[in-house]
Formats: sequence, C-alpha cells, structure tokens
Amino acid sequence: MNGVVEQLQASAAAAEIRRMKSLRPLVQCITNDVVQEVTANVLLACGMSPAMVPGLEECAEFARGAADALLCNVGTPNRENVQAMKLAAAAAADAGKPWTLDPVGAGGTAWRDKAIEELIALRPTVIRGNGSEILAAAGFEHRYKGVDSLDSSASALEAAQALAARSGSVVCVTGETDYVTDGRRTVSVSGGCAMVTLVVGTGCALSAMAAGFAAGASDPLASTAACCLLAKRAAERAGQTARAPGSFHNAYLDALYLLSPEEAAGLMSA
Ligand SMILES: Nc1ncnc2c1ncn2[C@@H]1O[C@H](COP(=O)(O)OP(=O)(O)O)[C@@H](O)[C@H]1O
Ligand SMILES: Cc1ncsc1CCOP(=O)(O)O
Ligand SMILES: [Mg+2]
Repeated sequence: MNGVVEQLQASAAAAEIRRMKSLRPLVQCITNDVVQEVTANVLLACGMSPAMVPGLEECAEFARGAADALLCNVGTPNRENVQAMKLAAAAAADAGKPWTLDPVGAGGTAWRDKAIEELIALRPTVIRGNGSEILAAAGFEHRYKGVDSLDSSASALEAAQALAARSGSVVCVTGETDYVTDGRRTVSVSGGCAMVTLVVGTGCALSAMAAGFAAGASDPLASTAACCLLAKRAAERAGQTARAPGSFHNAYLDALYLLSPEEAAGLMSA
C-alpha cells in the first residue's frame, strides 16, 4: 500500500493545537504502573487535565460522564485492569467520547496479544504505538524487545495502514518519523530528538495526548498529526539545551508548556 504520504498544513496544525488548549480536555487514563506521573505531567504541560481512574468500580461511569477522552494502555496488564479498560472503552464509545489504545509490548505474549485484539475490536478512535508494536498488532512479522522497538516506523507503515483499514481506527506509528493513517490518507511528521527515547513513558504519554487531542475533533487524523507535531517540536527544543536524559525530561515538559500553537506548527519561529 503506502501511497502518497502528506504533511499536515501548518495552519491546520495550529488550529488543532489551539482547539485542544481552549477545551483543556479531561483525559481519563487507565495506564501502566511505570508512567503514571510522566503521563500526568505531560498532559498538564500541554494544557490538558489528567485523571487516573483505573478502578473497575467507577471507570465506566467516569468515561461515560466526566471524561472528555480516555486512554487505555496495556503496559503492565492484568486481568482486572484489562477488564476495566474494556468497560471504560465501551462506555466512552457509547457516550460518543474518543479513546486511544496504546498496545505496549504487543507481540510479546499470547495473553497480552489477545487482550490487545479484544480492545481493538472495541474500535479505538486512535491506536498509537512504536514500530514493533504496530507490526505485531497488525499481525505482521516483527522483532520483539519488550516495550522497545527494533523496527522503524517506516517499516511499519504498511502494517499501520492495514490495521487502520481493518479496525476503523486512526493508527499512529511513531519513531524517527511519525506516521498517522486512516488506511486511505497518511500524514507524516518528522524531526524531534532521539533522546526522547531515553525518557521512560514519552510514548505512553503521547498516546494520552492523542486521546485529549481527539476530544471534540472533527478529524482524528488531523488532531493526531497535530499532537505528534507538538511532541516533535517540543523534543527538538529540549534537545537544543539538554545534554542527557534527566535534563531532557525537564526541558521536554517545559517546551510542551512554552511552545505556542503557532510556534509548534512552524507559523512563527520558536
Ligand atoms: N529516532 C527518533 N528520533 C526522534 N524522535 C523519536 C525517535 N524515536 C522515537 N521518537 C519520538 O519519541 C516519541 C515516542 O515514540 P516511540 O519511542 O516510538 O514510542 P514508545 O515510547 O511507545 O516506544 C514520539 O514523539 C516519537 O516521535
Ligand atoms: C518500561 C515499561 N514496562 C512496562 S510499561 C513500560 C513503560 C513504557 O513506556 P513507553 O512505551 O512510553 O516507552
Ligand atoms: Mg510504548
């Protein structure tokens, strides 16, 4: 497949980022044990409200009611939290709220792959993963190293397009270049800074951001591409000053906070 790969127009990207910031979406996160804090901090820095609401007893009510969007992330799955993700995802979809699936570690164990397959069947608005995860979730040959990717995003583009066509979700495969596709249109976002991969949770947090960007969006492909663009520009800015992962982490949060929609979209120099 592959076909023509477009780029999001700067004016459209700025409009998506402005829209997200004026909504300040409340993003319900059912995520893994490793990335709770970085996810909340990333959402706050870019202008969203995080709420970690993973409990089986209340997750569906929250998804249906207070939340503007939902993240389901299978990084540290167990029977109970996968069940909570299914209940919350079904409630969100029923209430017309967008939700994002992060298929962390797809392709590693049969049990996790079955959980991911069952979540995909609930039609996430967006599926966001790294190259190996998207290849695995699409049923393509992939290489596996836990939550890291051994496959480039470019090598997973065809799998992303196939997964989007089969699931009805927008699929975002990230890496040196991010690709966002609905199976017909594909948008790429390049740049960023490779040091972002040395800060745990930046991919997981990006999936949470994509959920918030999809809240109220008329075109989830455009909102997801704008989300990737903001993250790439923030990583670039962080990389201008930070020389190692600890300071990069702080500089990345600061850049997510400081970049205006126009700067992130390239309409104004940052
Ligand atoms: N080689 C790279 N160069 C620049 N940015 C990258 C690179 N690899 C990943 N990124 C960025 O890191 C963030 C997380 O993506 P990724 O590392 O693919 O996800 P995950 O953390 O789930 O493995 C994204 O913003 C992506 O664009
Ligand atoms: C290290 C680790 N182990 C289970 S989940 C997780 C975090 C993965 O974060 P990311 O996908 O953003 O790199
Ligand atoms: Mg990940």
